[in-house]
Amino acid sequence: MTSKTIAFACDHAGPALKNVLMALAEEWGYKTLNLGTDGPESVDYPDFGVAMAKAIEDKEADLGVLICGTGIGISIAANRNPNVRAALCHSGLTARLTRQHNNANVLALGARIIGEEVAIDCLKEFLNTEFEGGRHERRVNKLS
Ligand SMILES: O=C(CO)[C@H](O)[C@H](O)COP(=O)(O)O
Repeated sequence: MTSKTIAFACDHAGPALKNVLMALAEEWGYKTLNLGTDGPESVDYPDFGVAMAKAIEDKEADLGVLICGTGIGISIAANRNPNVRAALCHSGLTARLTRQHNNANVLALGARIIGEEVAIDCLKEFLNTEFEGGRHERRVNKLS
């Protein structure tokens, strides 16, 4: 059992995938924080990227998952906050490497780009991988 809290946020392209990933995270023993959106009505992805950044900055969540159509806009929005390292991933390998090398604290996914199985693989790797530190710590420090 982990005591980590994972925040989830998406625009209107992401509720279905978000629900699948949130349910899995809960099944794996994580606490979850749902920052919306939860319906098909068109919304603006920056609002949800910023909500995620605030949750990370305020330490309401240890890690986050962002979803929009491509994963691009919502990760750009979140990454404007210096506390966020959001990584747009499209495979389990990229999700693992961004934890190991970049100490990414937010996983960004494109609901219209990748399928559910790939998204699940990304989440699994992202949550089960630790930052390696060492040479990567120096580089990550330079990001801030
Ligand atoms: O991927 C996104 C941003 O990067 C958005 O999900 C996308 O732009 C929304 O488009 P639409 O309003 O046509 O549903």
